[in-house]
Amino acid sequence: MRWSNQAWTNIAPLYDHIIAMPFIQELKAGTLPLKKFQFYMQQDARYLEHFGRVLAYIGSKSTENDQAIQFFDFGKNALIVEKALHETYFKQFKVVDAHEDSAIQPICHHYIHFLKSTAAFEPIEVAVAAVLPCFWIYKEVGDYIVAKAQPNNPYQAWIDTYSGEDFAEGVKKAIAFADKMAENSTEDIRIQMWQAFEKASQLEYQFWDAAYHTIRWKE
Ligand SMILES: Cc1ncc(C[n+]2csc(CCO)c2C)c(N)n1
Repeated sequence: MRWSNQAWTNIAPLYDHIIAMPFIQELKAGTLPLKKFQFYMQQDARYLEHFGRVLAYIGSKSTENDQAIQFFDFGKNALIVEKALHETYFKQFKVVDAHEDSAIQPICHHYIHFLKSTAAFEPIEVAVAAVLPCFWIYKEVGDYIVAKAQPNNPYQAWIDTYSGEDFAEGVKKAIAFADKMAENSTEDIRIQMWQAFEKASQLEYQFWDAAYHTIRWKE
């Protein structure tokens, strides 16, 4: 069995919880209150600027040039998505871009720093496993929402960002890199990779949960 098959099997119950979350169900139905989506957009913009840098950092630590090019590209894309948030979606969804409103809140903060510390202190295989749920879970959730989309969903344009062919290709490549690295690694590293994959998947859940419940630092 490929490393990635086992990784997904490990998080399958968690993925079912993600699909059932009110944030995802209401996003799909188009009934998600705008305030919750605005909080999510603000946090996601902050997440993306750091995530892009983590991907570039993984690129710089890659011994294979093909892998380096690919991760630089992933990193660049994350920042392009961040730019699109500001230039298009922030305006469309009337997201306030004032400094005090865009402070990084606890879950986003933890996710960013989990990825940064994993990339800095753990073997590169583990860092690749840690960034993989970001690609893979969005692909699965995106496909799920698009398949069940309601007409006139106010969030449709944003939903479509994660359902294109180019995005699907990128996800396949990211999974293939993780599998190749796992194959050339030790059982101990493979276990650490599964653990990092699971932790990041939990953080994907928490990220949507935090947006739904507007979880902020205590004043
Ligand atoms: C919390 C959070 N997790 C994952 C994504 C999805 N995502 C962001 S950038 C990128 C690919 C970069 O090339 C993907 C798949 C998100 N937006 N926010």
